[in-house]
Amino acid sequence: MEVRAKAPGKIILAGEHAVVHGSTAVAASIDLYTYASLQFPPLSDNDDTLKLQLKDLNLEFSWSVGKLKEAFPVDSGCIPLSPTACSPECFRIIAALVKEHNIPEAKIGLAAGVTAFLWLYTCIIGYKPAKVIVTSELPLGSGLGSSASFCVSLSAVFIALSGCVNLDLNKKGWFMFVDSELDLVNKWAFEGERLIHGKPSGIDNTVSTFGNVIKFRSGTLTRIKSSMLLKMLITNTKVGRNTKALVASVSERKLRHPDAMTAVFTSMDSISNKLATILESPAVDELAITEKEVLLEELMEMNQGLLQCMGVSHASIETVIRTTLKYKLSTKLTGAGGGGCVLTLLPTILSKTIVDKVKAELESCGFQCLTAAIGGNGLEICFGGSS
Ligand SMILES: Nc1ncnc2c1ncn2[C@@H]1O[C@H](COP(=O)(O)OP(=O)(O)O)[C@@H](O)[C@H]1O
Ligand SMILES: C[C@@](O)(CCOP(=O)(O)O)CC(=O)O
Ligand SMILES: [Mg+2]
Repeated sequence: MEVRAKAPGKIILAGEHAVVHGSTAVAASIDLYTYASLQFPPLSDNDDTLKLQLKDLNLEFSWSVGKLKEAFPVDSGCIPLSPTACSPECFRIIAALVKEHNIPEAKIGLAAGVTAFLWLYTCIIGYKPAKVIVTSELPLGSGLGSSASFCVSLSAVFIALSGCVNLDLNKKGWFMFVDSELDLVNKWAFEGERLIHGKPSGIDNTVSTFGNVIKFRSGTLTRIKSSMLLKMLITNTKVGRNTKALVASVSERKLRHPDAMTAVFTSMDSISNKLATILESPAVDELAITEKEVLLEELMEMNQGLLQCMGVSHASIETVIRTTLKYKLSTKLTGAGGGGCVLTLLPTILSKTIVDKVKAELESCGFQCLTAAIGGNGLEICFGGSS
C-alpha cells in the first residue's frame, strides 16, 4: 500500500514576523507543492529499515528500526491523535541519529528537516520499516514555506496509514481530508515546524493544510473570500537565509526595544486587517478594482517599511524594490526576509510588455522570477501509485 500527499507552499501578503508576536497576518497558498509518499515493505522482505529519500536533493537516509527503538530509552509517550511537542531529551536523541549521517556541510540546513521527519514518523507510526520519498517544487529556505509544506505532507501520509483515522483505502485519485483530519495533520505539522523554526506562529502550516487565502492570528484561522484575482510576481533573490535565525533576531530586537517594537506589531495588525477588508470588499467595475489595487500597493509599501524596522530586509530585497519602483510597482518581502523571495503586485491593467520588461531587468540582476496561482486547494492525498 502506498499513500501520497501534496501540500502547497505559501506567500504572506501582510504581517510576517508580527504574527509570531500575536498580530494578524494574511497568507495565501500557491500552486507549488511538496510531495511525500509512504510505503510499507511486504513482511516477506525481511527489511527492518526506515528510509527517507529526498529525491530532488539526491540524499538518502536510513535507520534500522531496531536501533531507533533502542535509541529511545523511554517511550516518547506519543499518541497519534494527540500531537505533542518534542521534549529536549527526545530532541537530543533524534539529533544524534541525524548526525550519524554526515550531511554535507553545504546542505547542513536539511538536518532540521530530517529531525522533524524522525520525530513525526516515530510519534505517528512508531517503529515500523518503511520507505518515505519527498520531492519539492519549492525553493528551500526562500520564504515560500517549504518547511511547513514538508511537515504537512509528511504528517498527512503518516496519519493516512497510521490506522488512527477511518479512510477508504480504495478511493481513487487525489482527495481532501475532512476538517477533523486536516486539524490533526495541521497540529502535527506545527510540531514539526517547531523543530525547524524554533518559534513558528503556525500560519505557514495552516495555509498549507487548508489552502485558500486566510487571515491568521494567535492560532486562529479565518478564511477570506477574496473578490479580487490577485496577480503577484514572485522574485527569488537567491540569497540564502534561515527562518529560525531571523525570527530569533526579531524577538531579540523586541527585548531591546519593547515599546517601539510593540507599536510596529500593532501597526502591522492594522495593515493586515485592512488588507483583508479590501480583498473581501466587492468591486463592481474596473475602476473600483484599480482603486483597490492602489490601496493594496500602499499597504504593501507600509508593510515592507515595518519589516525594515524589524531588521529583516536585505540589500538584495532593496534592489528588487528599487527596480520595480522604476515601473511604479510596489514590492514587499514575503516570509522571513533576509534575502529569499519578494512579491510585486501586478495590477490588472498592467500590459504584458511591461511585465516582461520588469522580469527581464530583474533576471539580468541574477534574480529568478516565478509565477504561481494564488489561493488554491490546500493538502490533498491519494492512495496507490501515480495518477
Ligand atoms: N523537501 C525538504 N526536505 C528536507 N528538508 C526540508 C525540505 N523542505 C524544507 N525543509 C527544511 O526546512 C528548511 C527551510 O525552512 P525555512 O528556513 O523555514 O524556509 P522556508 O520555509 O521559507 O523554505 C530546510 O533547511 C530544511 O531543514
Ligand atoms: C517570519 C514568519 O512569519 C514566516 C516564515 O515563513 P518562511 O519560513 O520564511 O517561509 C514566521 C512565522 O510566522 O512562523
Ligand atoms: Mg519555513
